[in-house]
Amino acid sequence: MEKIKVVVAGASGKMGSEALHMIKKHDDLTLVACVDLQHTGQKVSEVAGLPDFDAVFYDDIEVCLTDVEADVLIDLTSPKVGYKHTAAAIKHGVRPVVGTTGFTKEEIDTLSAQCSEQKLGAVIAPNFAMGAVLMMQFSKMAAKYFPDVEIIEKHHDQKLDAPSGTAVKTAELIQETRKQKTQGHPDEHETIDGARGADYDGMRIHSVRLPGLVAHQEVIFAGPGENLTIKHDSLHRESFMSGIKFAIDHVMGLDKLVYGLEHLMMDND
Ligand SMILES: NC(=O)C1=CN([C@@H]2O[C@H](COP(=O)(O)OP(=O)(O)OC[C@H]3O[C@@H](n4cnc5c(N)ncnc54)[C@H](OP(=O)(O)O)[C@@H]3O)[C@@H](O)[C@H]2O)C=CC1
Ligand SMILES: O=C(O)C1=N[C@H](C(=O)O)C[C@H](O)C1
Repeated sequence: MEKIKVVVAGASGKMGSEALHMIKKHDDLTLVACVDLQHTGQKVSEVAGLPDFDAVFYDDIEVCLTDVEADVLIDLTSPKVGYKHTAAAIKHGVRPVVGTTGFTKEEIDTLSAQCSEQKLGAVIAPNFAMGAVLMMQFSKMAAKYFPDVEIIEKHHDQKLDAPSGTAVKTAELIQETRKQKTQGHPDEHETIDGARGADYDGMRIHSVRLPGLVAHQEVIFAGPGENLTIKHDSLHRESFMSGIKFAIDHVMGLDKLVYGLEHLMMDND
């Protein structure tokens, strides 16, 4: 069996290190390199807390992808860095599996066009937790009947982007079925800026950042005399790993970029 050769960018971060442990558990995956700003030239096995791999750390994606032969790049970095890494992977014919959030729609469209041109598979998923993907799909279903909806996402206080990628994706999916509506009182005004949260097509997104949280979201729908809350909690970053493995397996057979794991999990294109 030919193993899938994987590079992990952001490998010593919270998600990247979890991804290394996931790779270690799967015989059909092999780690060929890591990209990060620290540990350049060191073996993964030499870094405290990381699993026993001989693959080495690079601090530059171009050098890395020129040096090693890879099938897949897992990117778990930050918005600007992740975009640069994904574009570099596509240029090198390496399939990106991107968990990094905070890409703009224009950036996703550009990467998508590059993949289509090269007939190269790629997956960008704002959330790899299967339960979160279902939470988003259930929200899309509910929005057809409940146009009044607010999204509350809660994350750890080290998160760089707000709203979360999951909240943005949820709002995009809700927009597909929700009858457009500007919510709240027509004369409402904020006495403190931002009190009503971010406005996405007339619905509101609220971002909470607190130490100790991992990743949590509630989507609250309301109609006359009733509430429906759809809620998902990631209690540990292990929750994202089965989705990353699922994406790696599928990306090998794709010839375009897929944005959102739902396109691979269910036949709803
Ligand atoms: N799709 C999903 O299911 C999930 C997505 N995420 C997303 O994943 C991303 C990472 O999250 P998290 O692990 O919590 O963040 P961390 O801050 O813990 O990790 C980020 C990593 O990126 C590295 N990095 C930063 N700049 C560069 C650079 N210029 N070149 C190479 N590496 C760099 C950091 O290295 P250094 O420490 O050396 O600076 C660090 O290892 C975020 O965008 C987050 O939103 C998170 C959870 C789930
Ligand atoms: O930064 C995080 O932690 C997470 N980021 C993703 C997002 O922005 O939605 C996925 C998950 O919520 C965890």
